[in-house]
Amino acid sequence: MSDIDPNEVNAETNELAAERAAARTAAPTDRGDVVLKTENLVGGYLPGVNILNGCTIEAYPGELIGIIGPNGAGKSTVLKAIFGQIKIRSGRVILKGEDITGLKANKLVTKGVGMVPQNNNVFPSLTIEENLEMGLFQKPSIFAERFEFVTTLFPELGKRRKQRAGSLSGGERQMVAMGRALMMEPSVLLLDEPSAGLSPVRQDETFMRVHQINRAGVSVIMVEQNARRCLQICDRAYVLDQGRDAYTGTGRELMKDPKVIELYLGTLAADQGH
Ligand SMILES: Nc1ncnc2c1ncn2[C@@H]1O[C@H](COP(=O)(O)OP(=O)(O)OP(=O)(O)O)[C@@H](O)[C@H]1O
Repeated sequence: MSDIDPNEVNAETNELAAERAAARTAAPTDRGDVVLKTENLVGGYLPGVNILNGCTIEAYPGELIGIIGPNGAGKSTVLKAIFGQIKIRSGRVILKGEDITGLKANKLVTKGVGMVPQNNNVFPSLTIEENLEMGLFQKPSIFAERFEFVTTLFPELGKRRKQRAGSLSGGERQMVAMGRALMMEPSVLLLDEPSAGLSPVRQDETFMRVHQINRAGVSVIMVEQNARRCLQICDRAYVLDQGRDAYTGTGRELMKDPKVIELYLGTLAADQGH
């Protein structure tokens, strides 16, 4: 939406990565009660076929959690399981102490879980403003207040509120989708591969936005294919393999872990050009 200097965005993202690395802690136990937790989730799409095979993930207040792993590991499926979109055969999803396993999306949104899917995440024929309104269809009375919050975070959305979402670029649509999910004032936001399909500069821009959202007090669980950037900017991450949380730690720990490197060297090397 704005004229971007690629070098500036890249430098800013690198700076952000360094800043987050310095601030993060390995053990989140002093960060209060867990906001969202999956406990040993088992489930899948088809009868008798499990994609998740015991997946446990925790997010503490204010944390930015990354989920990385090879193709088909079940990363997107975990988010869908949390958001009531697949059958959970065993295990639980807990939101601030409440069991929300299997609740449908409309219920989850009112309880403070927001989700930005990877594809088809805006209504192309509607304007930016109408897209944001759609995010609040269950609570239209707080529109003015939330519109103010979202457009303070992302001023471009306010400036171009009357523009149809269908005319926006991929990165801009991603911003609208995030803005829409923020309208209901979520305490945790689930992001499914927000950088997918974007150029390196737009990817960095998107990561900056995720950081801004997180800084505004929203816990974030982000599935990412750009493993290197994800590990750089998240507080902690989980490496999924065959539907299980195989490794966890801070981004820095995971980047140095030989087993993680072995499993992801290809991905990390491919990202180096970025
Ligand atoms: N709607 C569906 N119906 C049946 N199987 C599905 C469906 N969506 C995904 N799967 C299967 O679930 C498995 C995990 O998919 P998922 O999308 O969670 O992987 P991922 O880790 O996010 O990887 P990717 O980066 O490739 O998206 C894959 O084997 C996939 O084929």
